[in-house]
Amino acid sequence: MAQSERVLDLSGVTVRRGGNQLLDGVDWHVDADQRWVILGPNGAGKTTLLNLAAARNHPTSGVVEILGERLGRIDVFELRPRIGLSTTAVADSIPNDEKAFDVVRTAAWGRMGRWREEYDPQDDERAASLLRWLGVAQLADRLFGTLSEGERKRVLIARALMTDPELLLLDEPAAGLDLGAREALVATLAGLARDAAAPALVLVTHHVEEIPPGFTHALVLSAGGVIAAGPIAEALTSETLSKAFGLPLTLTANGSRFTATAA
Ligand SMILES: Nc1ncnc2c1ncn2[C@@H]1O[C@H](COP(=O)(O)OP(=O)(O)OP(=O)(O)O)[C@@H](O)[C@H]1O
Repeated sequence: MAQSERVLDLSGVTVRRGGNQLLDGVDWHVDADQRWVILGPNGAGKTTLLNLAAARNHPTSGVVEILGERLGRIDVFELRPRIGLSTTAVADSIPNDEKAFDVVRTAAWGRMGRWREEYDPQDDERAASLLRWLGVAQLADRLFGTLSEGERKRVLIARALMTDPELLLLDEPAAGLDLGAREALVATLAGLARDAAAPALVLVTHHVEEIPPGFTHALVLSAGGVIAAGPIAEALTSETLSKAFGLPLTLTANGSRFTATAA
């Protein structure tokens, strides 16, 4: 895919469930060479938006185009292998007694656990090299359920990359990590952000400290609506964060990292 190609195109997207308005008229465009962070308070609609982008959910109204295909007109099972997804829901559906190596490798078949599927040597090599790249090759034979939170997050990112996706969606990849593990993960994601061959990236986080250097764009959400969306320097400011979180906040940029505190 050419670097400038559009991978996500949402127009006037509304999602209503059980009488609640989860998203309200969202317009959002992501190009192949962009790295987006989504921020917003609890309940803002971040996960709902990510599930639409992952073809795991449909809008109530509006148009969602993913990798040039319109949701509702395409078989989502054809689309999903082209999208890497790491979320708590994915983690929860992986059997605890699966080896880390198989957690990654089974993504080639879109499966959560091993069954009777056969793997090519190329699948094995790719799974091994992804575990290596994420710094967890030594855990290949360990059972998923015995991994620490930080180790699990890395294995899940390796899994999300297994199908060589055109779009990688990460929901709170640093949640639950200690400071060292968080910083190591931020460095890994910064490496991915810098890699011109990497897929378009969308990362949901609660903390600006977790934004990896190299992320280019930000979407700030509140109560299902877009407060700001665009290049990170314009969309991520004290004003947009204060508006989204409903309290005066000061955003400070330290080189390529951010901190936010109450003003
Ligand atoms: N099936 C549903 N029916 C009714 N309301 C729902 C449903 N699913 C989600 N919601 C509500 O929609 C809102 C948005 O949820 P969502 O999980 O997208 O928010 P979020 O920004 O990811 O929140 P958090 O930061 O807490 O993870 C929440 O108020 C949630 O309670």
